[in-house]
Amino acid sequence: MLLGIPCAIHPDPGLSSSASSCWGNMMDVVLLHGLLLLLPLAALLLYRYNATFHYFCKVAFFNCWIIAMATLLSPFAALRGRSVENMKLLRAAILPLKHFYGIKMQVWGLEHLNTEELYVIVSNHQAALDLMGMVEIIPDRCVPIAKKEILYMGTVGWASWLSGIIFVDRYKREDAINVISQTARTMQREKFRVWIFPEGTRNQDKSMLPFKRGAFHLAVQAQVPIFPVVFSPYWDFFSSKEKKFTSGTCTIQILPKVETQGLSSTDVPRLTDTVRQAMADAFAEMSVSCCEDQSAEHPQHPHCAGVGAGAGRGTGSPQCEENTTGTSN
Ligand SMILES: CCCCCCCCCCCCCCCC(=O)SCCNC(=O)CCNC(=O)[C@H](O)C(C)(C)COP(=O)(O)OP(=O)(O)OC[C@H]1O[C@@H](n2cnc3c(N)ncnc32)[C@H](O)[C@@H]1OP(=O)(O)O
Ligand SMILES: CCCCCCCC/C=C\CCCCCCCC(=O)OC[C@@H](O)COP(=O)(O)O
Repeated sequence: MLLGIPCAIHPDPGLSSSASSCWGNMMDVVLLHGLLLLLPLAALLLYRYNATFHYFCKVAFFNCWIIAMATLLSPFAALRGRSVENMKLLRAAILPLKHFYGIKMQVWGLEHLNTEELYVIVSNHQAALDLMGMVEIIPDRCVPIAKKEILYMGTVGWASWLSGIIFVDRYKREDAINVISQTARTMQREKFRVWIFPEGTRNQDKSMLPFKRGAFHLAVQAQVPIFPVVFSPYWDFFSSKEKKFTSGTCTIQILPKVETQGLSSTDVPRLTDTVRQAMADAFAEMSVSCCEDQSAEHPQHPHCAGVGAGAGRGTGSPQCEENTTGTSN
């Protein structure tokens, strides 16, 4: 008897037609089991040897983790109501992800953020993976400004809203400006900090996009300093274009604060340019270190051509190290 199918193990030429159909059924079951065993093996082999499959598995895992954590945490966050304190839950839920991916985080200049004052953080935005870097350094009582579309991503939207994340509609400038002006007033009253990606969209090019001005208007209106934060290029471990996702090192550099005391809206264009230039310089310097590592493995890596021209590796500049932490997922 095999899986409830009563029949002989060996076919007998003298058996009736019902016995031979029983043999056929048994073979089907054996084949099905064989296939079911082969499928995970094939998936495992594909994951190991096919970079594109590997990439999609890792991205799917990232999204599933975020959705699962948002679903799990939303009820707890709801108990507290909409509060910036709920950001601690999101932070704790995202922190372990780097271990699954074998991504080592190096943080430079964290001491700059160790201050009681309120401020605006601006950083470059390469991919959703930035969440892993954000949670490494995001201070208490700090909320990101995000595109409104995230609000409609089911439990991810609920968790974001409950954590006080501020949403802007990038396609309605007046509305977005109003949200930012209101944020400038409430951040002083309710004592929270704000994190903005001034590029306004994800960008994995070798230079940063032009900066939107909202973050700088916000800092000037609230009369709080700006902390520029630069994530090193992900080229050596992540590229959505090349469908590459391996382990690697991400360096996060927190630059010294830029004061806005006494500035007015007429100073915003100059302020934006100054901050962008400082970030672009740091990014170029980090690109050089990453490309030096890259060129050992892939001498013709497209991103490395012309990157950081003139930017040497200054004293104390971050260096990309071989990842040694975490396990590859
Ligand atoms: C474990 C469970 C996890 C679950 C939970 C996980 C998910 C958790 C997600 C969190 C993670 C977040 C990560 C999200 C990341 C993004 O969503 S990135 C996309 C959203 N962010 C942004 O868009 C950046 C902010 N955008 C801005 O600041 C833009 O300036 C604005 C306000 C949208 C306007 O956009 P724009 O019109 O395209 O751009 P811009 O050229 O800056 O401004 C035009 C004019 O308006 C003026 N202006 C702009 N702003 C102002 C202002 N505030 N006041 C006066 N004038 C202004 C400018 O000065 C400019 O005028 P001129 O100088 O040319 O005369
Ligand atoms: C009922 C609907 C259910 C929908 C479920 C959707 C599930 C979404 C799955 C995973 C969500 C992970 C979201 C992480 C958000 C990370 C922030 C981010 O990177 O947003 C991109 C945004 O900065 C810029 O967007 P664009 O580059 O302009 O585009």
